[in-house]
Amino acid sequence: MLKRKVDVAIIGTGTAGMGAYREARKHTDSIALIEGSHYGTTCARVGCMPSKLLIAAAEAAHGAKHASVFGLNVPTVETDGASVMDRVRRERDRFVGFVVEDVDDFDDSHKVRGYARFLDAHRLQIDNGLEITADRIVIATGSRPFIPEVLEGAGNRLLVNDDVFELEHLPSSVLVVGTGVIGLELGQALSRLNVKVTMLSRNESIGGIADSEIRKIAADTFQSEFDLVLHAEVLAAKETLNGVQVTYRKSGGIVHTVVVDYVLAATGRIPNTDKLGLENTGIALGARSVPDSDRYTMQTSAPHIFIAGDAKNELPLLHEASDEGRIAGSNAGTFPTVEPGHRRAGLGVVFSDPQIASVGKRAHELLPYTFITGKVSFHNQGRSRVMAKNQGMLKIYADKHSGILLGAEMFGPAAEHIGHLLAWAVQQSLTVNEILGMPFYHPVIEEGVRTAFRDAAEQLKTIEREEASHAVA
Ligand SMILES: Cc1cc2nc3c(=O)[nH]c(=O)nc-3n(C[C@H](O)[C@H](O)[C@H](O)COP(=O)(O)OP(=O)(O)OC[C@H]3O[C@@H](n4cnc5c(N)ncnc54)[C@H](O)[C@@H]3O)c2cc1C
Ligand SMILES: NC(=O)c1ccc[n+]([C@@H]2O[C@H](COP(=O)([O-])OP(=O)(O)OC[C@H]3O[C@@H](n4cnc5c(N)ncnc54)[C@H](O)[C@@H]3O)[C@@H](O)[C@H]2O)c1
Repeated sequence: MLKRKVDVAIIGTGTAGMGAYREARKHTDSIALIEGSHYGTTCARVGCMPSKLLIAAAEAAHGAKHASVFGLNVPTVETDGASVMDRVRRERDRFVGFVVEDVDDFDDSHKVRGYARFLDAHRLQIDNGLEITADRIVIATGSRPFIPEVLEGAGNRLLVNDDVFELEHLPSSVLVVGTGVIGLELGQALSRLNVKVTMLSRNESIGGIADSEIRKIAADTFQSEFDLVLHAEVLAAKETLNGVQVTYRKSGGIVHTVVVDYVLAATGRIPNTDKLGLENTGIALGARSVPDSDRYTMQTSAPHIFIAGDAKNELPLLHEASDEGRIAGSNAGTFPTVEPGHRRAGLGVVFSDPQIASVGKRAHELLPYTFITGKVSFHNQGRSRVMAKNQGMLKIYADKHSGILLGAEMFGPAAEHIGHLLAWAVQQSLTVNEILGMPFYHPVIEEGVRTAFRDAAEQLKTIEREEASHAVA
């Protein structure tokens, strides 16, 4: 058996692992960067980038089909599915190519190909026969799709996100199970590309929206565009000669059967920590076999083992994986000296149309009665109406006494951009009045944002007046 000793072993060469490698490399030349599957990262290969490419095609089709609102007559919009998918793959491969080039630039002697498993807290068994003993270890193994057992009967007709981007042609019909981020993004895009989409949610959740009023607006909006069924439970899925037959129960007990080309499982992701042999390390494990870890140092309960990215199962987003990877790699490099890393205000964007953004803390994460909510509907917002994008709502949450912006939730136009502005304001601890003191151009969607802040400012004034009158009394 081949054996090797290194200062730092990094398990996984995705976004978090690559960030960890670059940082650890600044402190030592004794590194093993381990990858069991393809180089190129989940984000570029089967995640962020191909999904946004598919969505871009869908938005172009939707814009053309709905040009009549501006008095433009686009007679027919034909979707050439093979060309759509060809562009998705060509552009995706370009992005993957850049990542692979980065990995090519890493020192060959550091790269190890194979799946790693812990033998104990310092030893890793690689499935190519190599045994690595590492002084410090970073777990950056990402996540994989979760598939409920009931969907397995769909056999070859069962898709996960990875498979969607490999389709040569667009299917005629798809049943999407799960209305989280992936289900919503891919399902709406397929629907706009002429695929008959039925989307099932087992409850009321839509794209992770926490606020019930905003969630209702989103549900109504999506239901007006495609077949979105809330409170639906899949009872059976069976592959047939030409497709898959799915039986599901709606609220009220009504049972439906549909026959579709494919079922897309968009039912969440599992962190890749369950097959790592973590039980051999003695580290404390939480739910789903994910090691407990410090949000600022990435340290697990074993001080020399760090964890970053989707494997950490905290904030499964690209920019978080990147930050966490760099912090973990830096601390693995300098261990036993370990520093807390820089964490940013929370920001999540769902690239549906309208988009969804969540920023900082949302209402359910705040203590009741400590904050006020400013809100705006985009229905009559000037710029949004000009562009026929006047749907949705924004709520901002500010501390009742200091007026500091704590968070926000939005379903509406340009949420990817508004979300950034609000996240920057949260990170800077700006107050409602400080934000209102900033420039607002005319006519822009940000004027809608100002309406929500003005609403909050009025409430803050009332609270101030009431507190002053109580003090006098
Ligand atoms: C469809 C989809 C769309 C998305 N869109 C967005 C988006 O728009 N914006 C956003 O911010 N985020 C998005 N995400 C999330 C984002 O892609 C992830 O948060 C990010 O890629 C996680 O990076 P990571 O390094 O933790 O994992 P990965 O990039 O998955 O890297 C983990 C690596 O570890 C390897 N590995 C696993 N186990 C072992 C082992 N035992 N031994 C050796 N190697 C191992 C894997 O092969 C893999 O290469 C999306 C995800 C999906 C699925
Ligand atoms: N735009 C983005 O930033 C983006 C895009 C895609 C994915 N992501 C990341 O990937 C993560 C995973 O996305 P996701 O959509 O897979 O997960 P998710 O947690 O967002 O949604 C999973 C959905 O599946 C449902 N579900 C779970 N088990 C089920 C079952 N047995 N039967 C029926 N429904 C079930 C849940 O109720 C939920 O609606 C996200 O949390 C996000 O961090 C981000």
